[in-house]
Amino acid sequence: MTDVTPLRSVLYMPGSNERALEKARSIACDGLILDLEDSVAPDAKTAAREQVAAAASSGAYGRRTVAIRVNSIGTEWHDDDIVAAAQAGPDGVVVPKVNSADEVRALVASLEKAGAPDRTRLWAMVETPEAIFDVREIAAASERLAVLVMGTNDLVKELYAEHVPGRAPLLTSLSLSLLAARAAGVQILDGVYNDVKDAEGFLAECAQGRQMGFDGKTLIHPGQVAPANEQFAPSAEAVEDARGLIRAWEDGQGTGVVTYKNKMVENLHVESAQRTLAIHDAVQALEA
Ligand SMILES: CC(C)(COP(=O)(O)OP(=O)(O)OC[C@H]1O[C@@H](n2cnc3c(N)ncnc32)[C@H](O)[C@@H]1OP(=O)(O)O)[C@@H](O)C(=O)NCCC(=O)NCCSC(=O)C[C@H](O)C(=O)O
Ligand SMILES: [Mg+2]
Repeated sequence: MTDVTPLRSVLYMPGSNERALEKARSIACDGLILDLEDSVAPDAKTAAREQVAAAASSGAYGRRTVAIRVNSIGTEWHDDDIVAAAQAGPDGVVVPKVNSADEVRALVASLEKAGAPDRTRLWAMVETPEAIFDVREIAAASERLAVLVMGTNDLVKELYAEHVPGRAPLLTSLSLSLLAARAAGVQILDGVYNDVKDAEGFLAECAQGRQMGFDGKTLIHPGQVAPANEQFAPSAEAVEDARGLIRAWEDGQGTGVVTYKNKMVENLHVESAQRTLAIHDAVQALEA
């Protein structure tokens, strides 16, 4: 079964913003991405790198999964970012614009050379046409790769597409990436929703991501955390149904066809119900 570490809500914050790094200690998100890439201006990159490395290794974020997003391969900041991130030892190092399995293997080698502890996993961003064509190989390229992260802003830009409700222009890329993540047994996070004031649109996009199978959503504002947590956790009804379905299956063993609420139950439905309960238990443990 895919890892059930809850990553319902994973909040980006600019690595140069001291106030945001401080505030994140009290935000109820499952994960944080301390950003050194797009949200940090070139002349603030070096100071942000030091600030982010100190924050990630401080232990100040408690139960939250902490990741550092470095600048992409080939930029002037990438190599120093990788060394600083590896030495800070966060849960994840997020690398933007990963385009191939060879890049994944080279990134893993760089992290290991820089002394990254075993707990520090690679999170690869899928946000270019090249990555979409190679996403199956990317997802399976290394045991150290634990999460795919959709970069939907970059994808829209690269495709010359538009941000529209329902995300029709992105559905092929989202679906192929999901298939790759599931085939490789890694987690996958949906992209960000840019309009921080549009609660209705955000909820609709969370629901779409959850229905497609994403483990959670990347976020840009604290106001998006609570709705994402709710949308990506099994509802009370789903938990009750999972328990009922498993009971019906156990009670019906040896009787031939089993049904629950008038619907056929087979072993595969039991496995899905067990997964729902495993996610529910993990969320409960996190929130305890
Ligand atoms: C989008 C924002 C610029 C909005 O900022 P602001 O107008 O300051 O918001 P508020 O006034 O409503 O903020 C209220 C308080 O919350 C704190 N805050 C805001 N955002 C964050 C955050 N992300 N993390 C932690 N804390 C946050 C403010 O400091 C306020 O606190 P207080 O002073 O106590 O009232 C802003 O939200 C923002 O910068 N968001 C993150 C942007 C970012 O990281 N972008 C890069 C990642 S997204 C990306 O790159 C996608 C991908 O690569 C792709 O291709 O799609
Ligand atoms: Mg991007």
